[in-house]
Amino acid sequence: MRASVIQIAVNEDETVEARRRRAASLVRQQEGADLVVLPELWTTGAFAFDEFGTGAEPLRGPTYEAMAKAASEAGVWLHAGSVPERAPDGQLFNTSLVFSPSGDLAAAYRKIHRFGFDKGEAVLMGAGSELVTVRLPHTTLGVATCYDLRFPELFRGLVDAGAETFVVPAGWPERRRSHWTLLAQARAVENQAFVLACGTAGTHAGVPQAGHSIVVDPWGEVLAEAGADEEILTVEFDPQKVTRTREQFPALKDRVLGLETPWRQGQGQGQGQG
Ligand SMILES: O=C(O)CCC(=O)C(=O)O
Repeated sequence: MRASVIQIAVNEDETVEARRRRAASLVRQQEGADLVVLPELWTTGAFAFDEFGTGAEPLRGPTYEAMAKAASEAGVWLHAGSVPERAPDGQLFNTSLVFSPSGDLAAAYRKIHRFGFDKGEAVLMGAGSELVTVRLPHTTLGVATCYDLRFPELFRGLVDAGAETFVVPAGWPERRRSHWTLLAQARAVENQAFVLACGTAGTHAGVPQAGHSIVVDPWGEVLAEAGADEEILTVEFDPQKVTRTREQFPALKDRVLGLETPWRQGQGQGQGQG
């Protein structure tokens, strides 16, 4: 299976319309790939909070139309990253769009964990509530977005739903780049799954982006990693490696479910059982 991970630059000297045209052209150039991936909120920028409202689109807005067309022209499965979606009731969501090679919408995923604590996305956008998987001919995708990467339980839920390849579009900041690569590898190892994590390059809203999109295999090996600038990673991988890894090292079968309850306070203060 061949994937192209498009780490597009999001800079303020380019209009959203120009970037949309450029992204569509980059997708069209990936003809022959099985799967193409774009990052999170690449129209406005993930940290351009002031742009979320003005840049928001209905689900079937201009980005949807451009990406559906690009997917069908290239004949590829396209995870088109995410857009600021304005739902019919006015609520905003950070919504990822996945298109089939015929340009049909295969899935939409509203980001569940919103970033910013009591600011930015966390207050401006609504939270999604549904896990999303997408069946491709050779693998099942599990989709998650940026900050979701910090929440392993979401990925376990996706594994339970059949996910073998996680696709994680992001707008991860440079200042926490070490977390990004570490977490991408951790999610791959603990779930014995591929991780295709696609970040943005450039600087917007004063926040330099990490770039460093990364593809990790189910054993935690890094198959490809981008630098900081705009770049397209092209990677060939064998999706059967998920099944082989899960059979040869069947740690997922040793999961103990329901550990959240009951729990018991330890002794502490050196008085416990050592
Ligand atoms: O978790 C982080 O450090 C970055 C998350 C983020 O930038 C986002 O979800 O938009």
